[in-house]
Amino acid sequence: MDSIWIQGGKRLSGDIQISGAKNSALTLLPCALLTEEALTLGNLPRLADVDSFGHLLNELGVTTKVAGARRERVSRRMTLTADDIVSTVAPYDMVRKMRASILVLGPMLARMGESTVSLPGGCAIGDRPIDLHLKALEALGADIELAAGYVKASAPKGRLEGGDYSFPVVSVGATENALMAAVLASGRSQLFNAAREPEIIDLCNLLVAMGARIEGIGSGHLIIDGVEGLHGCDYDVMPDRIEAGSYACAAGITGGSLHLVGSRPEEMLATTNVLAQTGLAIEFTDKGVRVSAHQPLKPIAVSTAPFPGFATDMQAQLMAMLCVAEGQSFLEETIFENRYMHVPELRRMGAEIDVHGRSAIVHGPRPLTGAQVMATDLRASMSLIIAGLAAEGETEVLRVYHLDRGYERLEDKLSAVGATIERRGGG
Ligand SMILES: CC(=O)N[C@H]1[C@@H](OP(=O)(O)OP(=O)(O)OC[C@H]2O[C@@H](n3ccc(=O)[nH]c3=O)[C@H](O)[C@@H]2O)O[C@H](CO)[C@@H](O)[C@@H]1O
Ligand SMILES: C=C(OP(=O)(O)O)C(=O)O
Repeated sequence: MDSIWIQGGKRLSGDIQISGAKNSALTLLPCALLTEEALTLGNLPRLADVDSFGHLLNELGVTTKVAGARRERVSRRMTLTADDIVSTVAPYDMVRKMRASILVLGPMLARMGESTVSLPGGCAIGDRPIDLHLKALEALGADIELAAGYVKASAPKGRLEGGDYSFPVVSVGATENALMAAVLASGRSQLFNAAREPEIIDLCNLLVAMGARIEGIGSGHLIIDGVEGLHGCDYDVMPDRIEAGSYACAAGITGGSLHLVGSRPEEMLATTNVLAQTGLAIEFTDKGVRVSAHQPLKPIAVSTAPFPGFATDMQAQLMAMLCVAEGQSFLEETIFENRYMHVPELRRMGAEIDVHGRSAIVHGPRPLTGAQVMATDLRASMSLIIAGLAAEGETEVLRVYHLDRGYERLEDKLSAVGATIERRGGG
């Protein structure tokens, strides 16, 4: 298994091209199920999760054609055609590898009148139930049965009717499933307390481009008037605000300056506002966002929250950066119950961090030293990369497959801005 090796202590400087967003790609891909016509998605990041989603869709009968050489590890265009859906079952073997597989449930139910998807189960960062996905689909008229580890959803008259649902807590995935189901229902649906993440806006924009009728885009109240059918289109995945935020933390911890080319300032505000409080200089340019460290970092207090709050997907990377800030920082994780898996590994690199339930105190500044480390999830792994970039000596991050789920060409991008980093086989 590969590992990532870093010789720390290099100041990062230069441009980093931000890739298409993983979390957007994973909800745009299942939209192919909503139409017989071809859907072409551009700026798709070259990531393990995108490949896995493609394989899942292939299993259901969707053909996928990738433009350009398959070997190239860069963003690509994929044309997906679901003119002959051969199966409505997403098997356990695929769903367990990638939780986002649950996002085929809504669109397949809407198009085919039935859909059977393995229950995803928990994962490293928490229980992650799907009860809200199911309740929202029931509100649109679906019958739901749970048996043998699978959820079987069906539309009694072959087509969903539409309906209203108010989410008791904000859920990105449940909002996405409900949206993709409601667009083909026979009537009007309203979603209250819907997620407002930029990835939801990206999904709405694609659905509208396919012929859907959605009002309230960007708000927590979405009104969807179902249509008879959707058509294909050509659409580009939005830039990855979490990838951009992760590299911003890499600039901060190394005292460097990075221009995050292609990132969109308006989607980055939750992150850039927090980074500005640490003393980082933030500049919105015509190409993206430039983040520069001109002074020692200041400690801060931050809670994660649904958009427009500070994203849980940025918490681990921010924590790594705060290990070198001049004083005590306070973090609170409000979204997932077990999202501090990076803490024991950061401690092994010299960090001093106390965790009390959902709160963490980061005692800075502490000199970080290189070590062999591993993490059990994507963002935890990235926090170790960020710590390794500032640590004295060598860091080896094991279980690189977590990083490959969410960071396209990580080592190429970081070495191009001055890091000494490489991927090694057999780690
Ligand atoms: C592929 C993708 O886009 N993943 C993102 C998505 O995950 P995901 O869509 O799984 O996360 P949710 O927004 O649904 O989860 C938010 C909270 O709601 C809870 N919940 C969710 C659904 C449900 O049916 N019942 C329930 O209780 C979850 O356990 C969690 O505590 O949003 C998360 C929160 O921004 C991000 O960390 C993930 O990177
Ligand atoms: C938790 C994440 O992703 P997923 O929902 O795909 O596990 C993430 O991107 O940080």
